Amino acid sequence: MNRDGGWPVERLVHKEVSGGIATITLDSPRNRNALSVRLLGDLEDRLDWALAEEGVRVIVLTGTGPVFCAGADLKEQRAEPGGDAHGAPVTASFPEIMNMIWNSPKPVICRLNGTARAGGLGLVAACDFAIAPDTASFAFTEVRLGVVPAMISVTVLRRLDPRAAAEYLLTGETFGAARAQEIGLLTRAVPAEELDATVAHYADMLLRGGPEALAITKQLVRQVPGLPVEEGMRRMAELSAQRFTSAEGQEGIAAFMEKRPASWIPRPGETSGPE
Ligand SMILES: CC(C)(COP(=O)([O-])OP(=O)([O-])OC[C@H]1O[C@@H](n2cnc3c(N)ncnc32)[C@H](O)[C@@H]1OP(=O)([O-])[O-])[C@@H](O)C(=O)NCCC(=O)NCCSC(=O)C[C@@](C)(O)CC(=O)[O-]
Repeated sequence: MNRDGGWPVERLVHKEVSGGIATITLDSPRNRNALSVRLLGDLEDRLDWALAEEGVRVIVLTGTGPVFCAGADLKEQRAEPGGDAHGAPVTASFPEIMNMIWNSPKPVICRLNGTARAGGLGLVAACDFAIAPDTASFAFTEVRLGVVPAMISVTVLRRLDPRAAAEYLLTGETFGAARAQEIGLLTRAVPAEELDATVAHYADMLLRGGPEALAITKQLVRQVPGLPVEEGMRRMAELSAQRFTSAEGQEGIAAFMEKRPASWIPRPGETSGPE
């Protein structure tokens, strides 16, 4: 029993931290990690934790079961037989979750445990890296359900090649992992047995970068292409000068000159088991 006298509600999203890497795991395989109100609530809570925790430097988002995420929970979105559909539960917290991942100053790696559909692909596109087994399949199924890929378009259209975006968002056709990599949805499609090593390789490379430098570079990747060239050059020269004189920049340069690993602050945090 919990403090309120009720039975504890089992979490649908778990967290674990090891060596500066927080792993957040969607764990509702029964409905293929569909974006139910409960799962979204737990996911927001776990992201809040990972973003606030000083020792967490990299976030890995993954799932259990054969599917990473099947998109909006269609059982929740369906009206009672004969009743009217009142509101759409998925629209309450999903936008904020996508914002949290997109704007996270800590890099986020999506480790797809398998296939993804619709809203699940919005999460994939929000993450900075997406690594999937080469057996996974993908589809933007919304139009086939008579709904639209509205919220997810905000992240997906920033990743996908425009021709491919029109093709797959309009047709709802299923495509494989190699094609997903080709069109910009995935960073890498790898044999399943190489999935964990590939994720660990990216996480390790990210831990070598200065935390502030990574957070700023993440913004540059998104914002600089939208700047006019002259204004971009001026603003970036100012930013570059600030970074050379920052404590983090000076530590990185000193480490190079002294032939030693850089000592970044915050340092990777304590390890704690699954929760
Ligand atoms: C994912 C595969 C390929 C796995 O395929 P599979 O592994 O063969 O699994 P399955 O199809 O046998 O499903 C297993 C169980 O998961 C349930 N399930 C499965 N998906 C959902 C779901 N979304 N919501 C609720 N329940 C779901 C499904 O109903 C079933 O429950 P059971 O019959 O055993 O009780 C298949 O299950 C599938 O195609 N699912 C539907 C995917 C889909 O079309 N999702 C669209 C969601 S709409 C959306 O996301 C809108 C949004 C957010 O993008 C809008 C916006 O951006 O604005």
